[in-house]
Amino acid sequence: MGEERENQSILITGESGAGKTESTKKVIQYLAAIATDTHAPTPSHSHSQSLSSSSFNAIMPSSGLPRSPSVRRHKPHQSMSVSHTGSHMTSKGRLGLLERQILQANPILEAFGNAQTQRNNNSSRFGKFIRISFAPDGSIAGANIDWYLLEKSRVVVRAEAERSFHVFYQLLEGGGDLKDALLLDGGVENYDYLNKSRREVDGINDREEWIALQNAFEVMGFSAAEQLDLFRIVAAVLHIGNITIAQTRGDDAVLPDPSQVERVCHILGLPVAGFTGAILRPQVLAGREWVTQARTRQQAVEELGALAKTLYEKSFGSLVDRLNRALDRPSSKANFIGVLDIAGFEIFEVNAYEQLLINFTNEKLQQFFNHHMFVLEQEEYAREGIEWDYVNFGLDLQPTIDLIEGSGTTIGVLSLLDEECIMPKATDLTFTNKLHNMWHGELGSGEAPHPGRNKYEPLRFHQGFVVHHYAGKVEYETDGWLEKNKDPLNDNLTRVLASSTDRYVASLFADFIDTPSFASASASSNMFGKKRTLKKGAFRTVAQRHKEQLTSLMAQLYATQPHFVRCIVPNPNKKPGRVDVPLVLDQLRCNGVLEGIRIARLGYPNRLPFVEFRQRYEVLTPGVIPRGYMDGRKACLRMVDALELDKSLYRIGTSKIFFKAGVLAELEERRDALLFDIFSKLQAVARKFSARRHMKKILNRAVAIRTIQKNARMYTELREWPWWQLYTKVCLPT
Ligand SMILES: Nc1ncnc2c1ncn2[C@@H]1O[C@H](COP(=O)(O)OP(=O)(O)OP(=O)(O)O)[C@@H](O)[C@H]1O
Repeated sequence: MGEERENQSILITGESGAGKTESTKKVIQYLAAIATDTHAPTPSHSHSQSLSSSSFNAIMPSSGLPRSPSVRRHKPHQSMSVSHTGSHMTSKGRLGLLERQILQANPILEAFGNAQTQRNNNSSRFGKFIRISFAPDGSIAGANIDWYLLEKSRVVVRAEAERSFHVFYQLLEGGGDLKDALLLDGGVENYDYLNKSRREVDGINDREEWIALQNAFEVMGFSAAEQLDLFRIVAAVLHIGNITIAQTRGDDAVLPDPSQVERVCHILGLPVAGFTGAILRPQVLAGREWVTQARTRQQAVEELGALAKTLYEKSFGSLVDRLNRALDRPSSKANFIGVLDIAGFEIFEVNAYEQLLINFTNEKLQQFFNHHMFVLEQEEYAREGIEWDYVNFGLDLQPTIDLIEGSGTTIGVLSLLDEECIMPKATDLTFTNKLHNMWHGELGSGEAPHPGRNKYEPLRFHQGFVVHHYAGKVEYETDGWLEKNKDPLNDNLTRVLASSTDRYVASLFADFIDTPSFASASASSNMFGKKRTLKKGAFRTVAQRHKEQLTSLMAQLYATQPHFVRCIVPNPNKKPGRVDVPLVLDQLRCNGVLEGIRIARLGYPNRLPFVEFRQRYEVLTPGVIPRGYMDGRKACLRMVDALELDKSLYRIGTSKIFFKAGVLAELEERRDALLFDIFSKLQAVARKFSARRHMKKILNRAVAIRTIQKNARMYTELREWPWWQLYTKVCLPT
């Protein structure tokens, strides 16, 4: 970026637990450490280097992204130092405030967005794209975080061996007086949303994590009131989980313990009657009449679950907005480096709507990868004037993307789902059948088949369909898709929340404030009944929101110079030093690396600018290039002739020389062998020299010893000679 003044992106993908988040942290830590800091007043920073290639080589940062101390203690490979005030040291000294804030945004994001799962004790349950902007002088000029697909359902349920988001446990362990203010009593065991699954994780100390979180808030400049707002939502979610709902004989939901609801209302600033009414007896529109509809126990429980999830997600969104405000600086921004940490391809036994969205995202990212690796690659051949027949590698993923997203007149899975969400009486089954008809049914006469049809199959024994993704066939079961896509919250409830006396809670639901006083007749259409009268942005489906976010992400990525990091999980047991070969191979196949290698072998994957080629390999062709100036291309031609390389193994462009896979490796080996030879000769001469010197020393010593011995002998003989004795007595001083 420093050299070419071009925005860069680093796409880090891989399965859960493969190391994406750790790699992201290393990247950010590195950038924070090497960037020139113009913000910090400390003198050590005035000597920091600017972002140039030399500085990349010159500095190895010794600081690390903050992770909670408890986790850190178990990870000797992390070499960071964090003081209790949250400051960070690099090899150059103290980091500037902005750099520290960029690093400290992480523990906050991890507390609210990470959780322990079976595959990873600190699994990110959301995707993120972190952009770090740089000023023209190479200093960090700000940062921004975009987030994707928070797994909010985890707040309510999860697998028995997993935990909810870390912050719940941290608050209950370390909250102290704050817990009293939030009416929290006791520990994890007292809260229904937490006590049905795992409570503790080896190697994670929630109390220490809480302290790290507090430090991070301090560095980020969160006021006590802002922190209270965030924890209020966390506590409210726990209280919502504890609301008991019973049912009358007539199947109507009732609240046997009003104090539970009062607690929630107190914390969220809501009127108890309004809240209770919205949960138990919301007003719905039946024809033209507004009627009060009693809810069953099950419906009320689901409503509370939906409320907890929405509250948490909205609060997470507002937290990221707040972090972004802290990381934004009005300084001039020249370029950015973006780091994308997003869940990789998922193929489970039962794949649901969430998997479709994740896999769709990955399909798009893979398309981007293919475009970069194969399309742009061939364009470079053309630019360099290399003879090359353009090959269509058959890696166009557009048909699958169209199948899922839809394009132009094509209706994809997601667009059909959106349509079904506004259809009265639509169900998951009607949606699935329409999908089968559209992508697997008979074609009209003269209708050209969409290439995406080859990527689609109905599911045989369940309600669902199969998509042939680039990484493999995935079976999706469509149960509950309509509800998941609508992500509904009854508008009686949203109105109550939007008019909360608490400013923070009201702001989270501000989009709903204009909602007119209506509710639709059925739960399934309650969001769409009067769509036009609603404020924009309030009622977009999950698919719409995700598509918009993804489009914006892809636009940003296409405008950057991308770099790909593929993280591979070595074994499924979180054990060090073990490699499960089939598992690794499977991942390499899924992420397109194997295909990439196959294709790279067909083309000319290695290239070097003429100057570099000459500099590195001239040693193999001594005397071939005459002294003085010679055109780079000509010099390369002479060198490859002298190296006796087969013509099919290389191509010479206008500024670079291209090689088939393996050729450069062989040249490198030849160079190594030659250098080995040269160096062993050099070593031999050096050894001969030092051995001779050593020998000479030994010989000299032998001569010296003999001389000493001779003198000693002479002395002992002389000592007894009377004339000598007389001489010493007369001539030597006493
Ligand atoms: N380079 C590494 N060397 C050793 N261990 C690592 C490395 N990278 C990650 N790990 C270990 O793997 C764990 C999981 O890593 P990480 O959280 O980065 O995975 P992830 O791919 O982001 O997973 P998820 O998608 O679940 O968030 C880490 O907590 C750490 O213990």
